[in-house]
Amino acid sequence: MASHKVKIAARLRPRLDGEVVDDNIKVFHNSDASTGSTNSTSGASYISVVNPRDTTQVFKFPFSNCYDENSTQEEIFHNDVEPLIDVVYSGITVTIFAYGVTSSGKTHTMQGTKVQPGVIPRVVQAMFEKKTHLTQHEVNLTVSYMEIYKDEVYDLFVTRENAPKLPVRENDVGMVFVANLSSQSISSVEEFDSLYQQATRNRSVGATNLNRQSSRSHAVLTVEATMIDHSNNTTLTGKINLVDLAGSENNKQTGNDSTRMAESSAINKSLSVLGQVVHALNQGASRIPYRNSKLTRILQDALGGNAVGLLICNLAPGTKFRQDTLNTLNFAVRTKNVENKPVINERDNRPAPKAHFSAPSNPPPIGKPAPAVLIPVSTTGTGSGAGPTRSRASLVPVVSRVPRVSMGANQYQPFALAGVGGGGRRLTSIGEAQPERPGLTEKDIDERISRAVEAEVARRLAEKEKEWQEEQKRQQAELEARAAAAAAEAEERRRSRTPEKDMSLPSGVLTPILKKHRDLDDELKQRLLELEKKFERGNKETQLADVLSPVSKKKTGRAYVALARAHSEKGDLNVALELYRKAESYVPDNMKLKERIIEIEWAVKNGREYVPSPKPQKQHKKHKKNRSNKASTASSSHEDQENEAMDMDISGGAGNGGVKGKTRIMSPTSEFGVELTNAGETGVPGGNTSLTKRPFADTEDDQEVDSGIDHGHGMIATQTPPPPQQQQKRQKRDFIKNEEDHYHDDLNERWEPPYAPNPKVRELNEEIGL
Ligand SMILES: Nc1ncnc2c1ncn2[C@@H]1O[C@H](COP(=O)(O)OP(=O)(O)OP(=O)(O)O)[C@@H](O)[C@H]1O
Repeated sequence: MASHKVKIAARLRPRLDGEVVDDNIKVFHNSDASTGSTNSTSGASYISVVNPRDTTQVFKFPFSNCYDENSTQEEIFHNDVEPLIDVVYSGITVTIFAYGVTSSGKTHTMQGTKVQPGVIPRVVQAMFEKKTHLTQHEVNLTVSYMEIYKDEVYDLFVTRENAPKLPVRENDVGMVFVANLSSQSISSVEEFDSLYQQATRNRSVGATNLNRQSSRSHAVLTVEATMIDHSNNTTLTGKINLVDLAGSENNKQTGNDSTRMAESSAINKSLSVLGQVVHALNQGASRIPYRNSKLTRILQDALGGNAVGLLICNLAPGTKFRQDTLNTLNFAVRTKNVENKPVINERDNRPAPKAHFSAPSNPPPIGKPAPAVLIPVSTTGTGSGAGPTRSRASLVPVVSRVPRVSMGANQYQPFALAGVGGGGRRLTSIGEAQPERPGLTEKDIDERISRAVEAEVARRLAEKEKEWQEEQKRQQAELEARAAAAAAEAEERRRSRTPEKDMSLPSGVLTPILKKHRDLDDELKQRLLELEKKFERGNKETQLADVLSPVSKKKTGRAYVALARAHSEKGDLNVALELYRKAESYVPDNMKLKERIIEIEWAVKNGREYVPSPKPQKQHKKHKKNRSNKASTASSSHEDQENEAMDMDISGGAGNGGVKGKTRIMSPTSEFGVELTNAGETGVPGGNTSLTKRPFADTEDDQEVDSGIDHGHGMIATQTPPPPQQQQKRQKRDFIKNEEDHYHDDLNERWEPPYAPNPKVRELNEEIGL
């Protein structure tokens, strides 16, 4: 996008009555520049100011146009302002502002007098004159007028008493505007004059020591030209802002009272921000402090924005203003480096067409008017009419004004302001700015331009979309950061409420615990594997039952029942339950056994004690008797019930154990020995009945059984086994014993309540205080 530097004109006002004649400030034109100016650009005029602290030193301030005390309103308008009228009519915003110390002649330059009208009335006059030549457009002129008084905006078309403070806002394409500012349509210069005079009376002015009619506010008059091209259905909007700034003031000199002081403070502050904005722009700062004052917000477009800017620097002669003059000139020097990027404000009046080019994924929201198309302009200006005093480069840009593609290339009509303005100055149209190339018809050129515009519009929309997405991302990141901060804060609060037990631990104290955790993991894995193996063993039990003979099944079942009972008497119900279940896998049809299982399950589930009925000692005999008689005796005791449950089985296997000459003592545990006699049926060698009576057989018991010595267990084993068979039996018995012991251990582990904390975990918890 082509850039355009703010143009500077400096004007020294004449000495007023009562002011001391002073040669310390002089204006040199380029014909005088041969005398040498250290900083001047070639051919530029300059202002020279004697250094108030060292009168031998002279500062020179080169500007393209410098006006001395003899300059006229006409001259300034003709040289610097009039060319900008064409720029306005090309759809560009122009801002002219008068800057200077109080009583330096700003209002005189901008407003002037009846006899010497200033920039404002001349601009309006010129606008009307040029309007008559715009035959291809329907042109409407409107005017608005506001003042910024003590950093508040007021509508000058509203009487002072009723004028509300107006807010400064920004629209969705980033353009700053004053909300609710009235805008008056004007159809003639006279109509404007009437409005303007009325509005000027509303402006805040007051007398100071330096100026009887000192402006106490910044005044901004805007003339807007709306140019409708019905053939192309487009509207160009150009406007010119004419700003009469309040002057910077030295309160020592102005002799201000408290009211004036307050005004002066606001004036100086806003001018100070203006200086900061210019400084920031020159520094290429990422943030320009436009928002620090209403003035800079409103002038934003003229300083680093999309408008064409002209600063008229008003200077007051006299030693007493010398420092202020130097300040003004320094500000002007900085401002002339500010670059703007002027754009043409053009809007397609037709409903938004369907995109037929690569459009961004998120179109503008439905219902909003299509934004104005801002087309950058080239500022490679052509030479414009020379003023009476000197020649200068024109501000009038060669405008690359082109229709949007939706207009249709054939419909495009070059927008020309033929014959407008004195001196033949005119806004150059696209057709004239770009001479036709050989071989290219006007249609070809238009099509090329249309394609270029398409690309540009697409690029801008994509840019907007990108900006929007980045903004969304930024907002999202901000939200997340806030959430994280809130969470951290909440955590901090929680910690501050919780006793800092953990916090008080010295560093490294948890290391052994963490190591234990690792060990624990390994142990738990190992334990799981073992339990799985045991579970498989349990399954094998069932498979084993399938291959046993009916008699062996019953005997094995009886042995498990006896074992289960012993466990239930110990209070180890879980193990007992498991053993009963095992017994069930061998004698699945025994109803009493099923009932027993249900009872114990209920007791385990409800945490109730299960008390099996005690086994009467004499029952052995009785039982033996019963067994020998093959008669089942009903008994109320638990043992009897069990034995009753097993009687049928036992009777079925009596032949195996009924060896004559051998004492057979039946007890719950002795049934285990019974199983031994059937080991051969399960593949274990040997077949003779062995009479054993032992509770949970252990090595000592084995020895006792083997030696036939009763150590008080109430068991007598008398047997006369042949040595080899005895050997085999012992082996079998040992095997089974080992199996039983192992199984018993397994059960103990398997039935460890699943919710019981692992001892290691418990230890760990205790260690860390949980
Ligand atoms: N070029 C000029 N020719 C003749 N008189 C001038 C010229 N410039 C300024 N004056 C006179 O100087 C006085 C102060 O001018 P003016 O009010 O325009 O200053 P100002 O900069 O607007 O001051 P303030 O900032 O206080 O409003 C006025 O009486 C004005 O008529």
